[in-house]
Amino acid sequence: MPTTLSEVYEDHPIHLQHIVPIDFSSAQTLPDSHAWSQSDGFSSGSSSVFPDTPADDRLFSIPLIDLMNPNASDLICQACESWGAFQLIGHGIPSKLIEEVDSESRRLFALPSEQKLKTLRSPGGAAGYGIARISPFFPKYMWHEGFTILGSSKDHAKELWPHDYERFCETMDEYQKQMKMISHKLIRMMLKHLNISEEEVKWIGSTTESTALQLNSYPACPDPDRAMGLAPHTDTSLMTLVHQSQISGLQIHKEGVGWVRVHPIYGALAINVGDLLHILSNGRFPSAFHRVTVNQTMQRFSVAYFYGPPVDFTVSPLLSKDVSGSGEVEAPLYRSVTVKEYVGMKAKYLEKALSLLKN
Ligand SMILES: O=C(O)CCC(=O)C(=O)O
Ligand SMILES: [Fe+2]
Repeated sequence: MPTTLSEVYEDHPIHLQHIVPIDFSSAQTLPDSHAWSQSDGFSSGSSSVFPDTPADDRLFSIPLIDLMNPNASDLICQACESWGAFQLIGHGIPSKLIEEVDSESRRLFALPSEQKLKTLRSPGGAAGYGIARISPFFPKYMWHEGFTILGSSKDHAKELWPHDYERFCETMDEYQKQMKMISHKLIRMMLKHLNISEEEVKWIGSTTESTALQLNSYPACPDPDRAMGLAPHTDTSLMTLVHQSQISGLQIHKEGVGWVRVHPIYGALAINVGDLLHILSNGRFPSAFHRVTVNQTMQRFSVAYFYGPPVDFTVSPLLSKDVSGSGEVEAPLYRSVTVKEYVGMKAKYLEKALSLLKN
């Protein structure tokens, strides 16, 4: 029985032919394998002729919340209800650490392709260098390369820099520690808002929480209007904390509005609700559907921290306990599912997984 996230992924291997990123540095034109068209469910940049270009930034943007604001908790929960996402500042993470993570990530992706391929994720592996896990569900490849860290990055970092790996490992370890602390703060605020007692989610702060750190690189692209950085998806986790370099690309889909850009703000974290929190909140928090576009001149980097419960935790809608006193009890929208079962469903059905759990 798998007890860790990496063992769960071993049970759901990605098909071998899908797992090697191209050498972006030598691509002068967009290969057909990476050229998306409208029939692939795609539209990207501002010059796109397709109807779903991003909404006017002056009218719509995801909430920006300062964690030092005394009303932060209410604002965060409102944002989760209306957007499934928000940007967070005042979180206390030293900007030096954020800069170091950014610079170590750049150092990694700047390595020659054959060096990065030494840490290529195996088909059943979850950690290492590779393409997006969602790739097999789409007809075209994405203009993206990633590096996934589960816990320690030491083994892979030693392959990349045999004599100079410590700096990378220490930076990623410290960053994961900080991300976990913020995740705890946020999840506690959210559970309180949802009237869920900590008794029901005893794993918070335990060593068995499932977390992953994903470094993303989106190289400059010769034909950005026909390329896709990351295809539209929701994250499986409870929530994701993304730090993006100062180049836009991330967009979130809002019901009734369409795609909305998440503007990079220096030091801010873009936080989005994942599927498991959507289930836990009985649908009150939408799981943010998001995508990443690319541009012609600048490579974009982001670091995503996925935070979730232990893999054998059973997630079920934790319903408000008759707060109004009216005797009416909310009906659960989803059936219960263990984290590992859901990771497996997502690996098999992607976005359809959530609807398969509907009561
Ligand atoms: O690059 C980004 O801004 C978002 C990355 C993302 O959505 C992911 O890694 O799941
Ligand atoms: Fe994502």
